[in-house]
Amino acid sequence: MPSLVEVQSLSKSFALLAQSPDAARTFKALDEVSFTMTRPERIGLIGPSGSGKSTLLRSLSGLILGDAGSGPVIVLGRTVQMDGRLGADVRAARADLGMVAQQFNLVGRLSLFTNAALGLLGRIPPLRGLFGLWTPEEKQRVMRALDTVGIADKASQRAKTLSGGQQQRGAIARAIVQDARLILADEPVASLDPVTARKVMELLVHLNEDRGVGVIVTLHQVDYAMKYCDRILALKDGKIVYDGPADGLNPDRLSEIYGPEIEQAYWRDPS
Ligand SMILES: Nc1ncnc2c1ncn2[C@@H]1O[C@H](COP(=O)(O)OP(=O)(O)OP(=O)(O)O)[C@@H](O)[C@H]1O
Repeated sequence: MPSLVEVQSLSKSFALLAQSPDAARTFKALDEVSFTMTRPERIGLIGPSGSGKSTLLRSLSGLILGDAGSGPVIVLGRTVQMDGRLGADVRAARADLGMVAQQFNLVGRLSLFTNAALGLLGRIPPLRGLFGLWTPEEKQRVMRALDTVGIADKASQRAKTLSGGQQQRGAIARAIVQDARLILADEPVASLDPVTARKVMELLVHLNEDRGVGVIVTLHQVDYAMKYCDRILALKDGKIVYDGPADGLNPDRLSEIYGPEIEQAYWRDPS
């Protein structure tokens, strides 16, 4: 079995506005990042604001390309990017990748059902998908996924009228319909109240433990990462400064990683 994720020496520089006419400077958002997920795990990506969490997550799907000489980034056995260029089989990798973002998860004017059914798109003839000509089996599959995430009763509602938590669950349903083998979730609970946030995190745990889906999730809240993830990758200034079990992180280590931001890094889960 190939690893779910293999990242080798991934660096990403962004251009900084020149401070003076002769100073075209760059800033390294990711600096020689390497890690592997060999079996379905729940990896929590943590670190202070600007440490590179979203940049790393987006690089895994090829939405951000690393610097020349970086990589490879191999996801589900397929090269997503290498040497600053997309790999030839990036589309195949994306077909098995579920994405959950903080916002803009769903197409607002489409129903929740249609949004979840979009998870079928990589697997059925494009024209049939475009016209929403789902088979009865596909409809059942979509409804089962909406039921799993607890919002089947909202199936016909337009996505833009759903609450934030329902939209996150809709995105997770789409990943279930897609039969995603790896879910990349970028701040999926940042805008949610603690009770809804807990439900969304529990769904990700369920997909990982009961369906063998790998999960990589960026989280601002250290306590959520430690409670719901089995492995933590901590980034600081674009470098991995911790890669290990959640219970290996003690308050001193976290203070070192977060510096003065440590106070804001906790969202004490009331449960
Ligand atoms: N398109 C871009 N152009 C220039 N700089 C960028 C760009 N995207 C990200 N950066 C910079 O790269 C660094 C890492 O950003 P990133 O969004 O990955 O951090 P993060 O750890 O996810 O932060 P946060 O927790 O605040 O969301 C930041 O300093 C950010 O300003």
